[in-house]
Amino acid sequence: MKLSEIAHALNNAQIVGDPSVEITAVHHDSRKSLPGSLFVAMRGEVVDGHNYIGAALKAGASAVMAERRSIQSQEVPEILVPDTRAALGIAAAEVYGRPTEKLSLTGITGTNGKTTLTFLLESIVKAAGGYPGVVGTISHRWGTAEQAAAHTTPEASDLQMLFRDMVRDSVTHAFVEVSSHGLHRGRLEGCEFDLGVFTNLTQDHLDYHGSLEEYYLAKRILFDRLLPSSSKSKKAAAINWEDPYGLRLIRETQGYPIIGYGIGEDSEVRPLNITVDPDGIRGTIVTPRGNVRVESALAGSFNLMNILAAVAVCECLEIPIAAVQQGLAAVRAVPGRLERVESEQGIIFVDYAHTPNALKNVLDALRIMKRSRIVTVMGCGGDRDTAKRPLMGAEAAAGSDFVIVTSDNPRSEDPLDIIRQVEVGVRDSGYKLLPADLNGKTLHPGCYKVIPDRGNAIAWAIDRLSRDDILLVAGKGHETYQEIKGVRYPFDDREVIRKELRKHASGTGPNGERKGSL
Ligand SMILES: CC(=O)N[C@H]1[C@@H](OP(=O)(O)OP(=O)(O)OC[C@H]2O[C@@H](n3ccc(=O)[nH]c3=O)[C@H](O)[C@@H]2O)O[C@H](CO)[C@@H](O)[C@@H]1O[C@H](C)C(=O)N[C@@H](C)C(=O)N[C@H](CCC(=O)O)C(=O)O
Ligand SMILES: Nc1ncnc2c1ncn2[C@@H]1O[C@H](COP(=O)(O)OP(=O)(O)OP(=O)(O)O)[C@@H](O)[C@H]1O
Ligand SMILES: N[C@H](CCC[C@H](N)C(=O)O)C(=O)O
Ligand SMILES: [Mg+2]
Repeated sequence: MKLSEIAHALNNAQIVGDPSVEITAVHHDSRKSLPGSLFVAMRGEVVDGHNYIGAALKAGASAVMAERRSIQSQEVPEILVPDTRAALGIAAAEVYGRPTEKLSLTGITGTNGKTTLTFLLESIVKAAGGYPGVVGTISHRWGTAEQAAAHTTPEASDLQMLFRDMVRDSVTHAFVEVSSHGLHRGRLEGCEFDLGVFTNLTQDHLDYHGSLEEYYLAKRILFDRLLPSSSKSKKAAAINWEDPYGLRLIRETQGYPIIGYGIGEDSEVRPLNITVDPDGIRGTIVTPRGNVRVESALAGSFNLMNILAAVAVCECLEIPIAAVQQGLAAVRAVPGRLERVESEQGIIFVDYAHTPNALKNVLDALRIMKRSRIVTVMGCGGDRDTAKRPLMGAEAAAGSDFVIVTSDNPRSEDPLDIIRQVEVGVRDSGYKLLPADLNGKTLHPGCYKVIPDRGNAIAWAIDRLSRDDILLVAGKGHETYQEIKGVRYPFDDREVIRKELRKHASGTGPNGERKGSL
């Protein structure tokens, strides 16, 4: 595509230099620039992309988009725009053939449940004979292609490139997890959505957004983008309208049909005779098109909400009910979400709960299993919302019999500082530090312990677990690293648990010595 055609698609763009230069790719990172690519310079929080124009040209970039004149010679043309961040996605969509106009695109936003919902929808589309594509926290995948995800919602040009490849490989339905950072930072520019989904909104990311109000307003951007357009005239939204912010969203947005899902009888998509037990969720969901029979292996009331969301989406996408039923039943587990690690020691779960609300929901789900004690190993991420730390500590204490506070990606922070902030919430819930005379002997109910090293914390808990206990290792789910001071060290809760269990099976405790059971 010629540079002039890209400029034409943008508002207020001015070309300096040759407009006929051919562009085949769009990049925001000089390190990825190649001959044929347009390097888009964006001002970031860490550096200013304008300072990397020289590096992009050295790497062979054929043209540059910038907010100010940056190239002295006219050898390489430059497009000047007032806001490169807003222009990046639009330019990439043009160069890659406006891929999202060629498939059905569903954007899923909300604090919790997005990843789980993508797994359900992916399975349902397969059952319906379609070809799903997913962009999300665990990976970006379609057909036999799978890329590890650096971000839940990739930068706009990377996202458009994914959609181009999906279209090339005949994907029919794409599902993208839309993070609030992604919305606020313009990563969805250039996307033509068919459907927007809102799961819920509870406290997270206040470090970035400043307030829950700003966090909500970022989420709302997805729904502001749903107005019918020339390429897609039938747009819609599926919203958990029992969430206060979901209800507000319904009141504040208009111009397209909205389907409300929830537990209550007034919801268009709602449960009828559903049972949620430790082995799964079974029963019927009522929809405007008819009843959907649910046989799901996923446990927990929060997963009922995710199943309702999936059914509501399928209602909007008009996916046959038989395929919805088959697709829901085919999802046996979602990686790192209430993932059960088999053990002689007690039941062990790994879960990605990293918000107060997620932790509460998961612990509620475990409570119905009616085992003798729930032991929780948890921590909070560094360089993230500090206000959620005591709240997560309080939720862990409220839902468990014993809490071990540990590290979860301290990033640039001192792990002990983070732990101290979590402890405030644990203590406010009436929990006491495990007394020294009991230290190391028992998981005394109403007590907590601090073990900063996450591997040691897991080992310590497993070593003291009884057959009738539940151990929840929360916060990292599918993650395979621990980020400390800018370095990602290999670390996988599930692997660490299995390693500890193997030690127990061979009759040695975590330190090599023989351990007795409680
Ligand atoms: C706050 C935030 O989202 N920051 C992201 C943002 O950083 P930034 O704008 O400050 O970029 P920067 O590093 O200053 O660089 C500015 C520009 O210079 C370019 N550059 C930089 C260096 C170089 O050598 N050459 C070059 O061209 C960069 O590509 C960029 O375009 O753009 C970078 C490049 O895409 C991202 O890596 C970075 O993600 C940071 C690391 C991050 O942790 N983001 C998290 C919070 C995030 O986005 N999370 C959400 C999920 C949240 C959730 O719901 O749970 C997500 O969608 O993943
Ligand atoms: N509908 C829900 N409501 C509340 N909590 C949920 C819900 N679904 C999942 N959870 C909890 O939140 C955790 C994260 O779930 P999931 O990965 O599906 O959410 P997400 O929105 O993709 O999160 P992220 O923004 O970190 O990618 C789960 O491990 C579980 O503890
Ligand atoms: N997308 C979330 C993931 C948090 C996962 C948790 N393990 C942590 O590091 O806080 C974030 O970046 O805030
Ligand atoms: Mg996710």
